[in-house]
Amino acid sequence: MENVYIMEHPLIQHKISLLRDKSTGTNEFRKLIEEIAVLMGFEALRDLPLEDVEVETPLETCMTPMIAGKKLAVVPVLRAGLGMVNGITTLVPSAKIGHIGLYRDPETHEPHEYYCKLPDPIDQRLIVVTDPMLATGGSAVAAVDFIKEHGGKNIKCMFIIAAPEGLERLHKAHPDVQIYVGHVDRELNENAYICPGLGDAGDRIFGTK
Ligand SMILES: O=P(O)(O)OC[C@H]1O[C@H](OP(=O)(O)OP(=O)(O)O)[C@H](O)[C@@H]1O
Ligand SMILES: O=c1cc[nH]c(=O)[nH]1
Ligand SMILES: [Mg+2]
Repeated sequence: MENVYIMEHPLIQHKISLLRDKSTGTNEFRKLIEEIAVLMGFEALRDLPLEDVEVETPLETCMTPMIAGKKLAVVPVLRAGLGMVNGITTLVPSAKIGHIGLYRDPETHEPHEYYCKLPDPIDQRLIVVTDPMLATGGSAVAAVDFIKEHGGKNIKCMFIIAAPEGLERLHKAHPDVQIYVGHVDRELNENAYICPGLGDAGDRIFGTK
């Protein structure tokens, strides 16, 4: 699928396996989510634009590339997406941060919006949406719809684990959006949880039930 990138790096795969383990506690889980976000961000940001600037080395003056402008916005889908934000800002410390608050109704599995705030204006920024889980795809489609309604054009989405159904739904709804996924799992169960998955990412990051 065009615009869909599945990460194959062994460090990402290893850390995802640790996340899956139900005996991994909150503290380690949180650290792993952040570390995976760094590794995925490193790959997802490989097309950041560069411009040559003049730098004086101890020996001479040279033209050398630096990131052009400061035009990144990280937009976590609350709550679980918050766990990935520090990973991205480790790479791009000057990024602005937006928030999209969504929770899935436990019966219908439809996303419900409860808080949204984006940097304004957003149309000239590269927007990186973070959420560890892409299940039915309902939340991700709603998040990208919202960003586009507010003028966002250049959008990348990062998920640590995706279900095939959600990946297809998001790609169909927003074929222009680049989607980065750590691993595509087997299927969704009857409660729309990803199998084998890692359980409820938000609960495991924040220590709730
Ligand atoms: O693809 P979908 O079927 O929409 O499911 C994925 C969404 O579900 C989870 O959030 P949840 O609703 O559990 O909220 P939380 O992060 O506050 O726990 C997850 O972090 C995604 O946002
Ligand atoms: O498996 C799943 C599905 C949705 N949200 C999660 O946190 N985990
Ligand atoms: Mg949750």
